[in-house]
Amino acid sequence: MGQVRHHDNFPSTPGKVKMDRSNYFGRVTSRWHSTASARLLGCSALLLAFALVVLFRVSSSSDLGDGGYFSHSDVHWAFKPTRVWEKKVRQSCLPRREDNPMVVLVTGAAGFVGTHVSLALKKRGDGVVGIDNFNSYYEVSLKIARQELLAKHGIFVIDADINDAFLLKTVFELVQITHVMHLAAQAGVRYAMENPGSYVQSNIAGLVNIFEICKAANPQPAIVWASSSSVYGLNTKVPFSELDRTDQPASLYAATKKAGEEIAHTYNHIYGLSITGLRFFTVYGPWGRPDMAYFSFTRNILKGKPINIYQGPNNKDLARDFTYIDDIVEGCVASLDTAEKSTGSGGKKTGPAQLRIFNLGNTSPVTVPTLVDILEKYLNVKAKREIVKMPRNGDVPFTHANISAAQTQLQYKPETNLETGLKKFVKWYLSYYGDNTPHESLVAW
Ligand SMILES: O=C(O)[C@H]1O[C@H](OP(=O)(O)OP(=O)(O)OC[C@H]2O[C@@H](n3ccc(=O)[nH]c3=O)[C@H](O)[C@@H]2O)[C@H](O)[C@@H](O)[C@H]1O
Repeated sequence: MGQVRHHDNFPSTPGKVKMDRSNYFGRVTSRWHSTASARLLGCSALLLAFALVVLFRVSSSSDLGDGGYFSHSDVHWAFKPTRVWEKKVRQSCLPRREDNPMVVLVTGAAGFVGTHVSLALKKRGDGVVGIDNFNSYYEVSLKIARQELLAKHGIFVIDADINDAFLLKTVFELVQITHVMHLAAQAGVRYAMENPGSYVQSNIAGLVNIFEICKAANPQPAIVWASSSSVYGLNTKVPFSELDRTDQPASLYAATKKAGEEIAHTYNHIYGLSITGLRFFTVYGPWGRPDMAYFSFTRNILKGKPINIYQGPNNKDLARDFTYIDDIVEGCVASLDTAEKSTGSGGKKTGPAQLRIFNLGNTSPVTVPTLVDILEKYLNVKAKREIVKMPRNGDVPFTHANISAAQTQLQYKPETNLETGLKKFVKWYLSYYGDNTPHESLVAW
């Protein structure tokens, strides 16, 4: 796959240095090449430059912690679409229904929400192709298992990064993408303190790259993308409404999602892209994310390890408007179905385009200790609870969604409460990780 990664839209990606043969060193050495000593000097300079570049890359990637700016699949040194690859993309995008089918590019398709949304679309007959960079933020094996699940349903997930403009353009030239469901992101509120660069790389640079590709496409697709409840930050007025202020984010994650909403406004305004942002509220369920509390608590409870339960100021329990994955999928699909067409053509706006933001929550916050009570019940194991003060690392004390806009415009109606949803999660967890469960009695509820 190509020799050098193509960054048509991002000439330089943070932390990445490209060798360019027409650069300064090349010109200087060619002027001096007449004498042997000059040639030697030129070679030494090139060697030194090369060593510096290597050193810089090594040091910058190690500074960035696990995953760094670049995942294992981020650099496509040799991307050349083969016939087999093109066939896979085309087949995956083939709709199986007659009535106005969509062809959807799902980014982050091997992620938690991406997998469920891709399946839902494919099952009803839409064409779907996924893209995912399979980074190591959490266990890659789970992402590969999701990819295999999707493959069984005829969905091809391309192993590539959303910053790879050349690859995305190739996909858009190959098939007519009508909608983009943009779910690829660096998730996690607390990890932003460990690896801030990855949030900028995925949630800002990656988002802009997706918008750039969509703006240039003809016809332009409509875009639905994942923002986050975290944009409400330190707000105290509940429930959170889309009309509330979102200018006091508590984490870099939240700040990048908020920035994404502003960037969406710009691309809608200038280029006529139809864009819908969805503020997800702590989504959970089968095939979920191991970094999230309900998942890591389950793992640790089963292993007999203690779990940290954070507490807010004045020993107040933290609470979240936990939202079950099936409800989120309904909201995502309804957003795609109600998305109007983009109005741009040839990269230029021809009229005003739709721009929407919706809360997708459950509207009934539950405290973290209650979540642990429910897990204990379905795992049939007592948790070793350690109550600790909420660390100052980006968390907010509570979230609570006002979903009236989504109710009215998307007919969004969350139906799964935390008890039912966690029961389904535990059932999946035990079937997926089977052997790791310490007691045979665990599946006997
Ligand atoms: O809605 C969102 O926009 C975000 O939702 C999710 O963030 P959060 O709501 O923070 O979920 P999650 O980590 O499961 O912590 C849940 C609760 O457990 C508490 N918590 C957490 C860890 C721990 O060890 N102890 C603990 O008490 C913790 O303090 C919190 O009160 C997504 O991860 C994020 O990507 C984003 O999508």
